[in-house]
Amino acid sequence: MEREMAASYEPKLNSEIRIFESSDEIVTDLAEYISQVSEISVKERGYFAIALSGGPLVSFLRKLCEVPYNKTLDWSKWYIFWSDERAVAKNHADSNYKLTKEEFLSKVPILSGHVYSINDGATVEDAATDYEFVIRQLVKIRTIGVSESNDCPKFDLILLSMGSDGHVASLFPNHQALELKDDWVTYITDSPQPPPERITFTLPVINSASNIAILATGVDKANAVHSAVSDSSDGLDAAAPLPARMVQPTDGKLVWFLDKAAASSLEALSDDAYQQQHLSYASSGSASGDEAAALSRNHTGFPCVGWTILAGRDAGASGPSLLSDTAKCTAFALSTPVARIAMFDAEFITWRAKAILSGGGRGESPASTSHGGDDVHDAEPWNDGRIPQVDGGCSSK
Ligand SMILES: O=C(O)[C@H](O)[C@@H](O)[C@H](O)[C@H](O)COP(=O)(O)O
Repeated sequence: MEREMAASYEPKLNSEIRIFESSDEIVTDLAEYISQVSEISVKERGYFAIALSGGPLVSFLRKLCEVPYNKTLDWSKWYIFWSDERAVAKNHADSNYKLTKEEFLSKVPILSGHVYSINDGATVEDAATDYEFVIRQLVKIRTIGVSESNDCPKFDLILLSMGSDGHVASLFPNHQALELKDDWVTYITDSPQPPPERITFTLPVINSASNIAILATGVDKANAVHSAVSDSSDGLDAAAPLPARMVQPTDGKLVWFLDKAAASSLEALSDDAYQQQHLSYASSGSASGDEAAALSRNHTGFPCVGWTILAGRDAGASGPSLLSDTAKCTAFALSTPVARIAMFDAEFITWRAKAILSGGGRGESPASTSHGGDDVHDAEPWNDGRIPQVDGGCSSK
């Protein structure tokens, strides 16, 4: 199925970030994603064990209730669990089970005996113990898989949605439940969001899943998304990372489903991070192609593969670098910067190409404007106006 995607990045080997124009596009892609994961699981294991969350996530499953999925998926092999549940009666307005039943389970032919809801007749502590016991029995008979690296259950898919504070399931920031290593299911009685009593999978269980999807939509999630996927720990308390940042599959794969609003800080991060790490500027008095090549030989801090002259006599010219892989950035500044040269590595080209393909770059013919007496060109597709015009020196790292 074709999908309309604003951009898709691969920040880590086992994770992917998908960014969509609208919630409707997420709904479409999520249905296809779940369908594919379920087909693979049924083919490989004979079962599809999926854990759901509450909140806005359930309404994002709506396309699975429609043609073709409602007819084509092997629903008899689906086993439903909850990664978290509020400790309320099943008919209570806060119940994740009630929400899921009304919006999803009642609309698809999942067998009622395959729906593992949490015991609402016990204390929250006992309900957590019961749920873990049930999961242990199902792991023994391999209805739920088992992790190769520990004895944790290996759900085929755990669907999470992240709160604006970065919580996932009912694992909230700074909560001691984040530290549990041996429990599979735990309980909390002090949820910062009502209701206070909840049951939740622990991080070892979440991270042992074959597939994890995290959904986040809306601008109120943008900062948490940024903190959760950023490589740097800027602005983060390293001792207390966001729960969503602690979702790191051991052997499986993590996919983020974001709308543009939730990804807005992420794109800014992506630009900045790439520009700092993979692009360097220098200024020169003559700005010929030969000089650019000489500069790229001496003045970048990464394996430079090419250069383009942004301003000066040969503005618009570009070429391959003469730099060796081991060359390091050295201080470089001229008293009269009259030309600007950008030098970049191979990853920068790939990043720009992705941005252009996904609509992030202008991708038009070079345009020439007058700038401080120099001709300044949008010389190459990778200079789409987002590359800052920096005078003098090597700005890398
Ligand atoms: O039962 C729950 O509360 C959910 O499982 C919870 O993890 C939810 O998915 C997030 O709170 C995101 O929801 P919001 O987008 O409404 O914050």
